[in-house]
Amino acid sequence: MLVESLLYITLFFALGIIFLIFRAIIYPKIRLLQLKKKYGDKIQIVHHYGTGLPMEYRKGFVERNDSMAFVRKMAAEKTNKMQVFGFNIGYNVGLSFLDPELIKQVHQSHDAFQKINISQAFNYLFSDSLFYATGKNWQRQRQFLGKSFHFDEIRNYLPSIKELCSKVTDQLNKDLKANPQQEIQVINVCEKITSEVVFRVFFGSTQENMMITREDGSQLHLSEELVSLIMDSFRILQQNKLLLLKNLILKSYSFKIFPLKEEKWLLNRLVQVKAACEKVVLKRKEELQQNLDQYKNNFLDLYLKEMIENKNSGITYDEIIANFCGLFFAGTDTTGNMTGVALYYLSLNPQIQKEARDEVIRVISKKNQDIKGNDLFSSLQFEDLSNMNLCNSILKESLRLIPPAFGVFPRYVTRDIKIGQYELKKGDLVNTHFIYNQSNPQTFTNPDKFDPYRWMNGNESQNAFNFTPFSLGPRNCIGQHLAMIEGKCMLANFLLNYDILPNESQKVQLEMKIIYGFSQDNLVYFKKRQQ
Ligand code: HEM
Repeated sequence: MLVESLLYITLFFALGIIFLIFRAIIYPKIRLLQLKKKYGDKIQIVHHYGTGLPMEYRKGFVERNDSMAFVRKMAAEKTNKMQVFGFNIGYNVGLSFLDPELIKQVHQSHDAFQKINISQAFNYLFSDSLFYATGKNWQRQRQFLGKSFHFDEIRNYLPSIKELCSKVTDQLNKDLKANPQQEIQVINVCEKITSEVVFRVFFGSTQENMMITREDGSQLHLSEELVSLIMDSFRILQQNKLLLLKNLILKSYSFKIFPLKEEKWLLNRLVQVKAACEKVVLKRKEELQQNLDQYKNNFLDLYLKEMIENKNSGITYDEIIANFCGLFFAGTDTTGNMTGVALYYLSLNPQIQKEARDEVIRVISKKNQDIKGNDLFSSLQFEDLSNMNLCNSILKESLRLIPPAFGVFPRYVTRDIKIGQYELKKGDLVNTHFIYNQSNPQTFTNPDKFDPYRWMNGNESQNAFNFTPFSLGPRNCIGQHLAMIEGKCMLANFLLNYDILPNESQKVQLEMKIIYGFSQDNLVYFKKRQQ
């Protein structure tokens, strides 16, 4: 009897292991081969055992200094027939759409998809936010936040953006005085501005007072801890294969079921960050409950006012905190990278740099010829930014060449659906690598060349779906106007203050980290200009 039971248990485990091996290793390969057979020349297959697509990004980075090398190659060698590539992430199989018309269809059908949670920190911090919301909840959140991202509202943020640019420049000037030859970490410099912008827009106050104390007693800003948590959540997955496997199988439940040492460590820190945010939110709610006249024009007050005045608003504290973290993540690195990349290209193109600087001076001093030197930047007005055509095109060209988001987050398909002729089953993955169209020589002549003027001669805007760095459709980037205003303001500031020079000794490598961009941040020098 005992022997018989043991035999059954062994058989049960053996079958379990065979099933897991089949599901995780053999099944994705078979499905992808079936897709190739079905769609022929229209599809290319990118398959890696184990992690899948992220491995292709890694391979491109290691072998060709660019995580997106495989997509750029597909675009360069494009046969007119190719429209899509099939991939796996772990044991899930998906389609990534490349053809602009199909990309449009994917984004119009957004309600058939649900973004995947790419790490434990993402799940914990952002799952209640607009970024991950679906259905009616998403509609309510998008409508509520949308008003504050309207172009006319953004003008209210300009004084803060200008003040932050000047503050960062003052510090840079001091550093350069001490050491004029220093390499400038230009993306980091821009991110100091963009992260503080999100804090001010959200909380109405600076992040200076929002500190976190770690277990070892060290103190750091909430923003630094947020960035470090997101990075650490990916790092531990890369370093511990058991953890990676556990995450791939258990997904968001991994934290809860037999948590490993690293998971406990991460969770403690995540709980602490949420608690710090909650403290600020609750304190402010109490103040507003006592006197609503204290209301100020920032996101936190907007949420709390709605909560106080409308008991059925559906807004929760979790939603408020998740949206702060979500906006911080979505708005800081992306906008910082876009502007840093633009400054890098300007360092390589002195003539374009000069013309951009001339444009900034011409536009600002048009109102008053007497404004000169240091006063130029402080006289910059919101309307001036719309007249900076070349600066706008420089940012667009940077987004075309090195888009911080090269595509959208992979999504699960939540119901069987057809995109063009492509059939997707519930549980499959879908995404769009729009960098493909942005580097396609049939769409952009000399696609590798930095040529902002291509946006000014009217040729490139024929098909709006060929250039979509902020995605498209109802779930496009809610912060795109804010990003462009911040970008132009930062460009104007740095062009007026510095000559931007290249750091030729550095090797340029493009890496997919959490966003896509330079893997090192010391590609330019700044030389103070005499104003
Ligand atoms: C150059 C800067 C930026 C780029 C390239 C960018 C790009 C994108 C892209 C591609 C998406 C779609 C993601 C997906 O569907 O998987 C997106 C969504 C989003 N972005 Fe941005 N973004 C930028 C700046 C910002 C800023 C400044 C904010 C706010 C402070 C912001 C907030 C958001 C939010 C909340 C979403 C989700 C919208 C929804 O699902 O309804 N982004 N962004």
